[in-house]
Amino acid sequence: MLELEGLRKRYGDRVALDGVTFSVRPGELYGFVGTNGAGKTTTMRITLGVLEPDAGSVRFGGKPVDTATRRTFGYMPEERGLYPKMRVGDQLRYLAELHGMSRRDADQAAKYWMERLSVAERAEDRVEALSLGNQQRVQLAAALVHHPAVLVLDEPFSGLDPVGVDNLAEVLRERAAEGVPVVFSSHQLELVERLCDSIGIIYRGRMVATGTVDGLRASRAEVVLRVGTDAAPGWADALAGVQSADYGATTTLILTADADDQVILDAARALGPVREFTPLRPSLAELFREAVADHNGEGDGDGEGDGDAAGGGEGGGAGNGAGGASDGASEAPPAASTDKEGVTA
Ligand SMILES: Nc1ncnc2c1ncn2[C@@H]1O[C@H](COP(=O)(O)OP(=O)(O)OP(=O)(O)O)[C@@H](O)[C@H]1O
Repeated sequence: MLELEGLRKRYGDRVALDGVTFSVRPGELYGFVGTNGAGKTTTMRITLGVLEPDAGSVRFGGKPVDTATRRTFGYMPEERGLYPKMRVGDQLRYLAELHGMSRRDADQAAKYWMERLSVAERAEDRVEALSLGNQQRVQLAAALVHHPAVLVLDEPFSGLDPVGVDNLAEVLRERAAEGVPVVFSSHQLELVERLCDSIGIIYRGRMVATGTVDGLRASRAEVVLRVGTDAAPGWADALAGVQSADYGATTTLILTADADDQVILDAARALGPVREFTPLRPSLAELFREAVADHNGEGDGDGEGDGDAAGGGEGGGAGNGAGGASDGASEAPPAASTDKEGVTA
């Protein structure tokens, strides 16, 4: 398990992290979302030891993370750190060797990941000659090539075409199915909702929600219900648990979380046929907006990063909830050898 506890970080006067705590279990795909400037990159840099926290700790397997442990992590930094003049294949082999793999294993792993991420035909090209999307694929290969025990990816999906997005989603599911804790940041909330087992929402350096999407839905103070009935407007006004009602072509009811929807169904049926009776499940985008709105005005108010979170995802309707582990059909990548001393990257 990867555990982040009480992380605090200031840049001068600016509080970037104000007690960030969350954990990612083995095999869990954790989506880390937040407004611009909320603290995602800072959190990830601290996790990888690129940045020192002012307070708090990062543990893996119950122990504080040290340099040797971090060498087993796979990290895709936001600033993308490839050598532009180096050829793709050489670069991946080199990075794998830096992480302690033998030359043979490094070569095998580089080939495997170039194939998997569809850049094999660019193996002999210099990184700078690749399109941005293909550079991104190479950067992902670089994070994956040493068979990491933990994956921390800063916006890994940004800049990928839809095929690349599907490809990467499958890879992340596979890594998680192998027992790797995977955490990635993204502004693509529909994708996060589809892919992730758990989600953390950060706002102004604080975690404002964390859990499964269904858990976040269940913790809401209200439930929205759509009822298709020809009953006269006002039919639901006096029912227990109805906070408000909108009588259009169908009736939309806002209920308290503890309202008994069967009582409402009985009341509607007593007035005539019920064509539709649908609890509306808020999308992650809606949950996100609510969580941020609930905490707006808190914190030190540095004025950055309000309300510009990801778009995407219309609410209502049937969300498909958290994704599960993949069926993991593809063959496993080569593992890092443990018999060779490596050099810290
Ligand atoms: N090197 C730095 N010096 C000063 N302030 C910084 C530095 N890096 C980050 N910050 C500030 O810290 C806060 C958190 O930034 P961070 O990059 O972690 O956010 P983020 O959630 O990754 O944002 P985005 O979604 O825009 O990438 C912001 O207010 C940012 O301006």
